[in-house]
Amino acid sequence: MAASTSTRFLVLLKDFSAFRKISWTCAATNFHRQSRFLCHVAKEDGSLTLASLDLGNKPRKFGKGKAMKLEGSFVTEMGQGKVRAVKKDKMKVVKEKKPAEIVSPLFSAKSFEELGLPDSLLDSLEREGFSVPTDVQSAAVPAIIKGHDAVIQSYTGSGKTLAYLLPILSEIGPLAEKSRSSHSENDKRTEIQAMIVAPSRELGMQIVREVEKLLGPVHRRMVQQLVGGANRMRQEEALKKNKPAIVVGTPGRIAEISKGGKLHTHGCRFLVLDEVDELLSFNFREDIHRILEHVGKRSGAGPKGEVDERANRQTILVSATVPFSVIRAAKSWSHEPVLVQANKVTPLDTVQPSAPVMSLTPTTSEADGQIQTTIQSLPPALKHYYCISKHQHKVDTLRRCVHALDAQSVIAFMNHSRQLKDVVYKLEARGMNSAEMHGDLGKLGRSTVLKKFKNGEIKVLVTNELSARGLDVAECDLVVNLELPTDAVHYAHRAGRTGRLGRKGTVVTVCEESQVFIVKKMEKQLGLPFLYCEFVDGELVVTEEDKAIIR
Ligand SMILES: Nc1ncnc2c1ncn2[C@@H]1O[C@H](COP(=O)(O)OP(=O)(O)OP(=O)(O)O)[C@@H](O)[C@H]1O
Repeated sequence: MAASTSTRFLVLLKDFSAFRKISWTCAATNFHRQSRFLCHVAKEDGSLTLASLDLGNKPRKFGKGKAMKLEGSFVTEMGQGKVRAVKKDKMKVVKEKKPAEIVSPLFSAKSFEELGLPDSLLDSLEREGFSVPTDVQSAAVPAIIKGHDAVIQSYTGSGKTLAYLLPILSEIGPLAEKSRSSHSENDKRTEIQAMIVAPSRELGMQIVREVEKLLGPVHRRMVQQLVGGANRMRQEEALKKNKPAIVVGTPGRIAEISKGGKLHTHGCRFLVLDEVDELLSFNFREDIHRILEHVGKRSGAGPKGEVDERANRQTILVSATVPFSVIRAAKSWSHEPVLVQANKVTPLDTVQPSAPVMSLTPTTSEADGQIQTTIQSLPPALKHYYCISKHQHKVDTLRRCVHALDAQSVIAFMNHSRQLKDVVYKLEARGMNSAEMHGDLGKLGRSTVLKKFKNGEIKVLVTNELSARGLDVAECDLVVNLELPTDAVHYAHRAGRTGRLGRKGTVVTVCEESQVFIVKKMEKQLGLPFLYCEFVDGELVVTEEDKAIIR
């Protein structure tokens, strides 16, 4: 059978990690260029749809026999924005229509100066190397500065943290525009003015570091961490001594200190719930309820002595996945709330479960709306694959996957912490630097492992759901699901640990034959193609049919 007429040939993917450790300034410039180019391509070629992919419920099989036995297979080279499908023996270019990379237009056409930030904050941004805002930052900053409550939803790694930190820092603390502050100097010194809540210690500390960076060494004490696992007494002492303007913490620890009467947040002007859908889940319900009830509320503060029910604060809710239940909650708590998504701002009152802002395809029910919200949660440039492996061969599949993609920094997810050690043991035995990370590891253990992973000493971080949300490791170029995530929302947060800020990233889900239908369901819910792959002769191999999707 002639290679050119077959639809069952194989594609080998190469040159996986060209985008690593790119200086972000350079990345920003490229994104500007690429986004313009991509718009042009999109017009010509139209976008991919599920229907066009014709994905059945079964994995596509490779013709007769195994992949490596086929002759005349195609090699796809991915480099400098190109996909080439070439015949392995002759290296003949078959087709060249579109660039390989679908990179989202992440960086905004606006500058930080145009967002109305004070000079001192602009200086900090420059000092830290942030020179162009991302889309979601451009949209969120002016809306929050205007005083709106906001729900910020945009995909993983798109810079949501700065999207809420910048307007907060432009209003409170040492970098604030003096003329904007409505509070007296005395209030500013003694009261907490912004509270940021995150579901995990790691994410909380990451946010603290982001605030500290902007505040600079002189003012870094103006932010205080209140995360679980750290010494509570020391946190309370620091609150008393440093009188921070901003606190960042986990729900349990904040509630604990608050119950002890050591946290004075009635005058708080900002409350941020980062990873809001997680924070509003059953696990945190009691503590979050307390926070919502106390932060920025002064009891009996009404003008005529009546109990003032409405909070005197701006509430900002943030996540890559925002189900309609969050929108509904925000409508009831908030004052003129808006939904901020990438580069658009919509009044929350106009957002319905079936509204297009929540989904790419029209939905008919609230339940659909909740599922569809996962669609815009992942960077479009991420590549998603799945492969089939027997349970006992999964670690070997992971190892072959890392080699095939030449991945440098890998996060492998499992569901239970007790299995992580075994995987690490097997990887180490095969000479692959790896370490486990989970909640039982303890504070010091977790931060040591994370540090080693960030600086490259550890190649494969084997972890569970603890690391799925918020963790920002720019170098991570591969996420592997060694076990299936519970649903599409969990898939989105796991997958979002790679491809941060528009970088390249690959997600490979290793499943058993009987689980393929679950992968297909998530594929549908996320509205993204998941390509079936195998690892052959040190290469990642997909079907010739799927080659067209990669392009
Ligand atoms: N304007 C910018 N220029 C350069 N880098 C930026 C900019 N904004 C954010 N970053 C960096 O991009 C990375 C991702 O940002 P961030 O963690 O805020 O993403 P996110 O949208 O909150 O992701 P997730 O949904 O996974 O929590 C961080 O390292 C951050 O410092």
